[in-house]
Amino acid sequence: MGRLGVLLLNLGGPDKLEDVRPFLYNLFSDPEIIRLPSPLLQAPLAWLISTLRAKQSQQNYKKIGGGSPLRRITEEQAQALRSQLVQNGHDVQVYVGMRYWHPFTEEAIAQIKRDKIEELVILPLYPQFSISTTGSSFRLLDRIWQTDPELQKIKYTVVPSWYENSGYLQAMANLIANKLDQVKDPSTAHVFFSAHGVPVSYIEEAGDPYQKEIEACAALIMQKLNRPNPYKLAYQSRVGPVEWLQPYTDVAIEELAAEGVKELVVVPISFVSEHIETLEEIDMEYREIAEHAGIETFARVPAPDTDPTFIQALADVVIKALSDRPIPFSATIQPQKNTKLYPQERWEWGMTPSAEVWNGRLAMIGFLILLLELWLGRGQILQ
Ligand SMILES: C=CC1=C(C)c2cc3[nH]c(cc4nc(cc5[nH]c(cc1n2)c(C)c5CCC(=O)O)C(CCC(=O)O)=C4C)c(C)c3C=C
Ligand SMILES: [Fe+2]
Repeated sequence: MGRLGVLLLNLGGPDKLEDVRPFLYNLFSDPEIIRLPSPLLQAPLAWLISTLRAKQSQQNYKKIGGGSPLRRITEEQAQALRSQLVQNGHDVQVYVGMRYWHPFTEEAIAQIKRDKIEELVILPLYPQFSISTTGSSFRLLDRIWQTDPELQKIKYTVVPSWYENSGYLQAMANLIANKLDQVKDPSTAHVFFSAHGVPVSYIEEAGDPYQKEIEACAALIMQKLNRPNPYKLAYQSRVGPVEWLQPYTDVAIEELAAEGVKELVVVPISFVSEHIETLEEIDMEYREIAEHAGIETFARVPAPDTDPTFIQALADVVIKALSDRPIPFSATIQPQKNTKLYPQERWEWGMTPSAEVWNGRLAMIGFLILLLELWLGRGQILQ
């Protein structure tokens, strides 16, 4: 075996308040996050949304200490995974590549080249696959790979998703069991999974397997937990005016409260580290909604972070990937393109195809302005 590396992928988060706007700009510049009919509109719209959103987002980051803990925790996970793999007999370097903030994926790749890594396992820190997270990072890496002959010499494999891994399910079940044992009535408390949402169009039009994987993951965790508690799955963090996966977390909490549920044990399942959507959105915003609705216990299960059972699970995923047949970027799910190609032709007067194209473009600009107004007018959770 040649020099071995593991590349951990994550989303990244602003380290300090000044980073919030450029971080949001990077995020909204990604067509996997906002898909526009023309790539030319991507940068101006990203600039506009990041500028409009930055202030509210900064206030949220202020509430959790002035920045995202994601980099620190991901680097701790990388350290812990390296130690675990070394202990299991694998001499390995572990790298962190973030999609929208430091250390960027490109920085990790540069280090991998400097270290002359010959075999690489690419492991996203998202247990379930979504085109907006793992898919986006894979597409970026695919582009980098295609233009770099040096990288093409590396024998690599990707892990598209790993929510079925038994050690991961066990780590989640243990964390939930610990929390359940602390509430007033451990046998009746409701286990409430809160997954990150995505727009419905990702599932229905782009073929994202995310919803299926999330539903299967929640059911598997409950099987491992092996307790009689009822459970519910809902989706948080919706952004903008389009329809996202339902039920929405805030609505589901209110419905359970109206049904007389008094104790909720809330489990974040789309990510494996504490970040703004656990520390601010769940712990502050949803807690307030729950208490207001009459929920008496709102206990949040911690993200796995560097939990030893979880780190061993990650090590097992890496070891399995090394012995399985390599999976290239091209074998993972690509969003199905529903791009409309417009006819391009010389200028003519009248209702020609090109006049229709321009009418369409002007209507699109008007529509985008309307969307932005709607966006600004509606009190969305993340705004
Ligand atoms: C606009 C669309 C977004 C989609 C689709 C989306 C999917 C998605 N995101 C995560 C995990 C994380 N998201 C984080 C931050 C974040 N995400 C969006 C938007 C979308 N996410 C925004 C605007 C932000 C910034 C936060 C804010 O403005 O308040 C983070 C980083 C959090 C941190 O600590 O900084 C993570 C992690 C998943 C898993 C997912 C789809 C499955
Ligand atoms: Fe997100």
